[in-house]
Amino acid sequence: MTTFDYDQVQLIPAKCIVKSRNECDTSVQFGKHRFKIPVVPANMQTVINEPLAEELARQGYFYIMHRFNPEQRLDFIKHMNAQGLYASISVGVKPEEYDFIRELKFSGERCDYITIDIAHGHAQTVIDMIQFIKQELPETFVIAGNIATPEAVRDLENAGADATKVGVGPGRVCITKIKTGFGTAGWQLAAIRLCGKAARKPMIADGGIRTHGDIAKSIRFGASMVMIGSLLAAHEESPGAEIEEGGVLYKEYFGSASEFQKGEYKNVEGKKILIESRGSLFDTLTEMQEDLQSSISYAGGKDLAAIRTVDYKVIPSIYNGD
Ligand SMILES: NC(=O)C1=CN([C@@H]2O[C@H](COP(=O)(O)OP(=O)(O)OC[C@H]3O[C@@H](n4cnc5c(N)ncnc54)[C@H](OP(=O)(O)O)[C@@H]3O)[C@@H](O)[C@H]2O)C=CC1
Ligand SMILES: Nc1nc2c(ncn2[C@@H]2O[C@H](COP(=O)(O)O)[C@@H](O)[C@H]2O)c(=O)[nH]1
Repeated sequence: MTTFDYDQVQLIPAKCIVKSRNECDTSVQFGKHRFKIPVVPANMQTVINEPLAEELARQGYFYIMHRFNPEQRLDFIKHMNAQGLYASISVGVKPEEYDFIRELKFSGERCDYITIDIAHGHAQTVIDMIQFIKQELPETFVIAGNIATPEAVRDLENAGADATKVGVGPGRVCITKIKTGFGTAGWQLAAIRLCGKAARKPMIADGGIRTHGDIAKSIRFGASMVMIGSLLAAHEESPGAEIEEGGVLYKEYFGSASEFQKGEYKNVEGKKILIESRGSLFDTLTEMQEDLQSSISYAGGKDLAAIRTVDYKVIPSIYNGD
């Protein structure tokens, strides 16, 4: 099979049927809610926090709160419910997470989305957690990952997952490929294509997005939603620590499996980088939406579905994002 990554694919334009890109609808139905764009900021501690999650929900974007302040999750869900906003959190697979799901059930609070977020998601531990959540909270939309193969998509969907999250090792602060020799780094888009062929439910493409055009490419190869870390980190609203160097303001972006997250150097598969601080996250999201409207017009349609059927060329790597 041909293998390729984002920078080796160009989508081929089809005849435009709109008079203005404003006519192109970038919205996506995901679970019981419809969102402005098929983009979700990564559920990482330097990308999202509770105030940003609330603002994203208010403005019609999808978010997934990270799982690294476990004791705050129930209060967060209660707060979102009290505001009439959807709640979307992450869990792991360790025994205390089962206690949390029980606590959530007995609280009577509504949690719209739960993402099971571990490094190697094609695992019996994940299958068990999917089944437990679906048994205890049948109305909750369960996203499970991260995975890399069609077999994993089938196994997690068959276990009851409502969506899967694909991408092992393509992230900007990921060192899984170096430390273990495994993953989809360098062929993430081809992995999305392979997994997309097996998926019968929505799939999230996670990691490796370096340009706004990569969102359209993910959609072309079967993603319903795209998770983005580095491109959405280091904004005014981003929780990463601010650092000034040579008069330039940077923000930290570190991996969820880095020593900075874990507090120790054990099974580390992530690193920390500094990214120059940019403006408001919401300006970037608006620009992503406008670029996606352009993508839809190049696809010859009026909505995201048009992108799914366009032709494409696999080419030598031509674009480095600069
Ligand atoms: N998308 C990606 O490519 C990756 C993402 N991450 C992110 O890092 C965070 C931490 O993930 P994770 O370390 O899984 O979380 P946890 O430590 O909470 O859970 C993982 C559980 O699975 C066990 N496990 C078995 N094999 C592996 C493996 N290869 N890697 C990790 N755990 C394994 C662990 O046990 P034990 O620790 O004893 O082995 C642990 O009990 C998550 O947010 C995850 O998304 C991390 C790496 C890759
Ligand atoms: N291998 C690792 N992957 C990680 C780690 N922390 C997060 N991630 C994954 O990266 C994406 C974001 O990728 P980006 O290219 O958009 O920056 C994120 O959603 C996770 O799946 C880690 O420590 N190691």
